[in-house]
Amino acid sequence: MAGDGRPEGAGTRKGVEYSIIVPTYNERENVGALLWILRAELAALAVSYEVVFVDDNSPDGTADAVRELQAAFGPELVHLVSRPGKQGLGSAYAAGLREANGEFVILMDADLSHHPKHLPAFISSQRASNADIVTGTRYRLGGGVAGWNLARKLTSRGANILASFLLGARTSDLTGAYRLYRRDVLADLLCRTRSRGYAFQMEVIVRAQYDGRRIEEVPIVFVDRLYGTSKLGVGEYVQFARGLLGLLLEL
Ligand SMILES: Nc1nc2c(ncn2[C@@H]2O[C@H](COP(=O)(O)OP(=O)(O)O[C@H]3O[C@H](CO)[C@@H](O)[C@H](O)[C@@H]3O)[C@@H](O)[C@H]2O)c(=O)[nH]1
Ligand SMILES: [Mg+2]
Repeated sequence: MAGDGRPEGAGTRKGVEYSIIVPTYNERENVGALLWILRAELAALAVSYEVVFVDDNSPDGTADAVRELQAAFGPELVHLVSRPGKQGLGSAYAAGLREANGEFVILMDADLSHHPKHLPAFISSQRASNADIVTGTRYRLGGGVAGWNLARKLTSRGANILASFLLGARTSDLTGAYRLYRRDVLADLLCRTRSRGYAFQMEVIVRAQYDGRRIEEVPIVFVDRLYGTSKLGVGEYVQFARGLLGLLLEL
């Protein structure tokens, strides 16, 4: 594997600034709307970009919906990485990175909880600061969460407070997944990250801080999905606890 996450000898498409990697599992109703809104938001910025969907053989036929988008908008804009079964978020990002051509990589959810309207802020923050990572935060002024019940709000806030305290993290939203990375920085972090599921977000940002990477934050409002259901299950809580313990012992 090359140092930037591409397989050795793989071709590159020159001139792509941003690869937007979107993991999908049962997101058939969401992928089309996401792509339309993304295109509208990015048109005004005049940046070059591509969208890489990483689908884990979703039973609802998400991959077919992405193929239709590919046929409509072209394979240079819409990429599909199709995996045989559900393998978790962390490895989905790694698979997306191998397909990505951009100098920067943006990770976002498919269900519009990560609204593309925030993308200009991510891009301008990176340009202004030359940051290695720009991470969306729900827990700074201007950020927030809409549509979650109290239990989910408390779990998310509690997990963040606990992990920040134990790990000495400076980032205000450790579990948020809406982020922009310099491509080689994400490739390097992915090589060393052990968590496969949702705990991935915390592990990556804490490792980046310990590496001395420059991290900026932009406030985002996370709006719960309209279509489909969250894939967050009990197993993810166990993995989060395991990931936290592993980092505590190691760092
Ligand atoms: N390919 C693939 N995609 C997956 C998998 N699990 C989830 N996804 C995709 O990952 C995205 C996030 O999944 P959701 O199920 O919508 O997550 P959530 O409960 O809304 O949680 C979000 O917020 C958390 C912070 O509170 C984040 O930690 C989490 O990563 C996510 O952004 C969606 O696009 C979903 O289809 C998987 O195993 N494989
Ligand atoms: Mg979601």
